Amino acid sequence: MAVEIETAKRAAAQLAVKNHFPDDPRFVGIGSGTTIVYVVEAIKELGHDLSRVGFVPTGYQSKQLVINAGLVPIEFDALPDGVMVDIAFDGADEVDDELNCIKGGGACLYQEKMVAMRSKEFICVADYRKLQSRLLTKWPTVPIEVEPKAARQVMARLKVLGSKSAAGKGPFLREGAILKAGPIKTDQDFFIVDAPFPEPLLTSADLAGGTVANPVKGVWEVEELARTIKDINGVLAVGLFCGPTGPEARDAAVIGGQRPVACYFGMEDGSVHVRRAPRKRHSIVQTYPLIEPKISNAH
Ligand SMILES: O=C[C@H](O)[C@H](O)[C@H](O)COP(=O)(O)O
Repeated sequence: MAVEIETAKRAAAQLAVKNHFPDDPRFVGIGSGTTIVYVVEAIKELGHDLSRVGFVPTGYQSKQLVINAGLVPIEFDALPDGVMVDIAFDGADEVDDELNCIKGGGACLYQEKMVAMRSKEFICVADYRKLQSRLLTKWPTVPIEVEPKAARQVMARLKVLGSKSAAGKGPFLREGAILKAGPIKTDQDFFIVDAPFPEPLLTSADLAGGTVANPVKGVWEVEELARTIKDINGVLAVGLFCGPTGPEARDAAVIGGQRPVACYFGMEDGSVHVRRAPRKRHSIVQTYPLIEPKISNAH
């Protein structure tokens, strides 16, 4: 019999914490969403003295979670200069074979990326719905955190990058819940633009295998897409966590945040599937250059 989703999330969280929570950490990153709740629960269940550990939240919900658990929160900008977070745990909306992730489904994104990039190790915890071979298989869009005044121009640019679902729907502003008219706001008071693409995103292995990305048609490799979207004026963060992982991520000037070193998926049968990131990814062979649309000045 299939287990409940919540049971699957809890199982993944418990194993991830058991395998990765350091003996004597100074700082631990706590992400956002519904799965991270079980990570905090599992950390408490370890029974360690955590009074000297600073827990770095990735937003409002995450900070409340830390406080309610009786743990000590420390804001990201209060971390001592040059000191890394020992480990960060967070959820994801979809994870591919190389452990590139889509994040931001719950509108937390920018602070999650900052904490992941500042961490020696980033561990992802999720359930079987998130376990895919390529991104944008089941999860429909790439979430992008955008400065509100730039939202229209960002969406226009995304269309040029081929952002369109297979059914023809273009990028859109994420609307608020029932009681909120207009777009939702992030913890930074920014908007979320959701950008669909017509095909699942390619991995570096696809390109090394000879598959050619074709941005003109909206067919992209993950890291290339993350970099291209981040370059749009007004974009604060792209919900693609890609690029280097573990120690390599520390010194790199990374746009992608960092890939997790491992992702724990709670499965339908109650087991936990662990996917580990290949430390070295395939080098990217070829992508089509993006052809800019011609702007005519003719009247
Ligand atoms: O914006 C939200 C975050 O990126 C979450 O970590 C992600 O959406 C996964 O959330 P959940 O654990 O609720 O599926």
